[in-house]
Amino acid sequence: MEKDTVGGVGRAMLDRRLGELLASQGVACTEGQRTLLLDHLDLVLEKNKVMNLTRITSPEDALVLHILDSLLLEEEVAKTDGPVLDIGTGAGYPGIPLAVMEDRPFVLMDSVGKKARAVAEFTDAMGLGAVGTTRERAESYAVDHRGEFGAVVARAVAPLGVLVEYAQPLLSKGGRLVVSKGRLSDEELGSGQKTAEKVGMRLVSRETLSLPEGMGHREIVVYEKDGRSSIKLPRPVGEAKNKPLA
Ligand SMILES: C[S@@+](CC[C@H](N)C(=O)[O-])C[C@H]1O[C@@H](n2cnc3c(N)ncnc32)[C@H](O)[C@@H]1O
Repeated sequence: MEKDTVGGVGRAMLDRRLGELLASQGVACTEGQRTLLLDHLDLVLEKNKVMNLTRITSPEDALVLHILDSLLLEEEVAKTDGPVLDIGTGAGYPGIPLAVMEDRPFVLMDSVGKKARAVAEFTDAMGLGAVGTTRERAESYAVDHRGEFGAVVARAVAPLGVLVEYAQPLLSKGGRLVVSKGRLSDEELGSGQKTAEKVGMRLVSRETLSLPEGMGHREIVVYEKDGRSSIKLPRPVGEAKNKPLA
C-alpha cells in the first residue's frame, strides 16, 4: 500500500506542490508519473539515512532541486530517439525522473558501486523495467557500448569539455548530449567548444533558466554528434579529467 508520507512529510501536500511546480515550468506530468517521482524521492531519503546519497534532506527542497531540476532536461531529451544514458547518476538524478516521463530504454551509470546498487534497488522497487544500472566509468563503458545511445545526460558530474569527450563515443550519429549546469563560466564554455570541435560534436543550444523560489540558476547545454573525432576515443580512464583536450 502507498505510504501517505514522503521523507516524513504529507504525500498529498507534496503531490499538489509538485504538480504546481512542474506546471509552472511547462512540464506535463500525469498523476501516475507524480506518484513514481515521489516514490523515488522517498526511497532516496530513506536510503540517505544509511549512506551518503544527497545533501538535500528536505522533501520540499528536493521537489525543486532534484525532481524539477532533473525534468528541466526533458524537453531536450524528448527531441532525441533511442536509449538514454545518465552518466554519474548518483541517487538517480536526472535519470530516474526522465525515465518516468519517457517510454524508452535508459541506463543509469555511476562509478561508485554502492550508488549504482542503490539506484538498482530504487528502479526495482518502482517497477521501471526498461531501466538498467551499471557501476562503470563513462570512459571504460564506451569501449563496449560505442554508438549505442541517442542521448546522454549529466548533471553535476564534470566540466563541460570532459562531458563532451565522455559522451562522443557513446552517442549514435546525430545523438545528443544534454547537460545541466549551475553557473557556466566563459572559460568552461570555451573549453567545451574547443573539445567539441576536436571530437566531431557541435553546440546546438544553451538555455538559461531560474529555478522557482530563488533556488538557483541553471544552464541547459546541448551538443550533437555530427562528425568523426580527430582523436581516438575513449582515451584511457582519467585522461579526460586530468589532461583535458582544451
Ligand atoms: C556530484 S554527483 C551528482 C549526482 C547526480 N547526477 C545528481 O545530480 O544528483 C557526481 C556523480 O558522478 C559520478 N561520476 C563521476 N565521474 C564519473 C565517471 N567518469 N563515470 C561515471 N560516474 C562518474 C560520481 O560517482 C558521483 O556519484
